[in-house]
Amino acid sequence: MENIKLNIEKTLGFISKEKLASYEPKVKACMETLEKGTGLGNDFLGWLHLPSSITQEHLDDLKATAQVLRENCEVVVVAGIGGSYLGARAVIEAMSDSFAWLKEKKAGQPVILFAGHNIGEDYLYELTSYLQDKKFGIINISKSGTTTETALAFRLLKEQCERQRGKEMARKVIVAVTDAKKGAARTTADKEGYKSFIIPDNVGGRFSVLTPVGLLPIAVAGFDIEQLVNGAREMEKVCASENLMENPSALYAATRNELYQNGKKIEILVNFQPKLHYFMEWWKQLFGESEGKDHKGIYPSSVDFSTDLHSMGQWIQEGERTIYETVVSVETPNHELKVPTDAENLDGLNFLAGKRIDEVNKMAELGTQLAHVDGGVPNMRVSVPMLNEFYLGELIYFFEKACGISGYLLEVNPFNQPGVEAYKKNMFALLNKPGYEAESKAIQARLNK
Ligand SMILES: O=P(O)(O)OC[C@H]1O[C@H](O)[C@H](O)[C@@H](O)[C@@H]1O
Repeated sequence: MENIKLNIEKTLGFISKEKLASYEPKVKACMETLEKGTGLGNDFLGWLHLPSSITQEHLDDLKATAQVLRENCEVVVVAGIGGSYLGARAVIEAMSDSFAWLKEKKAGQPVILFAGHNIGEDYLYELTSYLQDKKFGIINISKSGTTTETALAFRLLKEQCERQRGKEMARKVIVAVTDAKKGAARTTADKEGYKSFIIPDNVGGRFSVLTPVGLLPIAVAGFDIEQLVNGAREMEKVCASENLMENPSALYAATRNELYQNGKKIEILVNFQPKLHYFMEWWKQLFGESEGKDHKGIYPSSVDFSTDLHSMGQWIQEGERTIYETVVSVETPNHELKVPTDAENLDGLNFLAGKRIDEVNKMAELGTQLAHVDGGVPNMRVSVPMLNEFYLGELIYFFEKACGISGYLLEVNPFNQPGVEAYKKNMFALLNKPGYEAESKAIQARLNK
């Protein structure tokens, strides 16, 4: 089976191949630091060999739990935010029929909804209203067990689930994925007797999609977590190579860092497959939260093409030349649809008649690549043979390994996120949270100056 492939040819007009080759010893050192656990953030390296360490027993436990939810729920709400949400949604959206949610509900195939990823009163009102006549379950996901957004949503949903389905059934269809020992989610799970899964201490949120954080919701959605893990295992092997040109993660990490050193401060991750939108969102957290430190780091952004060529295309073609693009390209669609002939041909498209729609998409991709490179935008391309669980697993590990190497090349700690605490402290102070009396007084004085 072929693997995903990285092509950096369209960056070599902007950076030199020799300079890139000179990264090899540095990248090798970064990989050794990861392997030996001697670098910054070395408490959070559990993701590095997670794929190869996942046991069949663990997968069977996840699938059995998923089956309980599938058999007893019309809807399963996944409560989580950041790393406790994005990986599951990325894979589920990539694998789902774009209109599944409109199609006839099938027994044993619950609708998957998300909550706890915002503080939207209307969102939560509309969700709880929708659930009023539904047999629903909850997967409550939080590594810390204390994240406000998730806890707020879970407080609403737990009460509604117990009220609508009774305590006993609620106990059966609420599953917690959280810390082994600490946090409110763990306390509640143990007190209520929920089935629970542990998020390993040494796996940070944005690297946790291959723990039960992602695997349980993906299994409940009906997708093949064994194949997802197999893809990640394959890429774990491929990305162990010390040969820069044979290790796609290392080459991607080196190329993006050399581009950054040459003034390309913003990476735009691009898809031409709309199902990958949330995969882009997962990638943004992975790299943004890992590298945006010490006033350094490539800013991760994303676009859905060709859609956003009609909104962001102008900026990318002619704006400030501080950007580069990384295109994730799915080689073959899962379905076939051809352009029909039209007798009147008023739209002038009969020249496309009989061609696959994806042939048009691929020419849009190639035309865009040529135009943007001509316009001064370096371009990398990650080709994915097809959209399935195996290749999504490869993509996940490819980017995770690259992120670890890239963060060390940038000389930051890729595995902490101290910056996310500032807004929380202010929010708690403004809400007069108990224990924040001094902060509340100070922030009010500041606001009333
Ligand atoms: O899983 P949790 O502890 O609820 O954290 C959820 C998210 O919120 C935190 O503030 C961090 O930004 C993320 O790295 C994390 O994934």
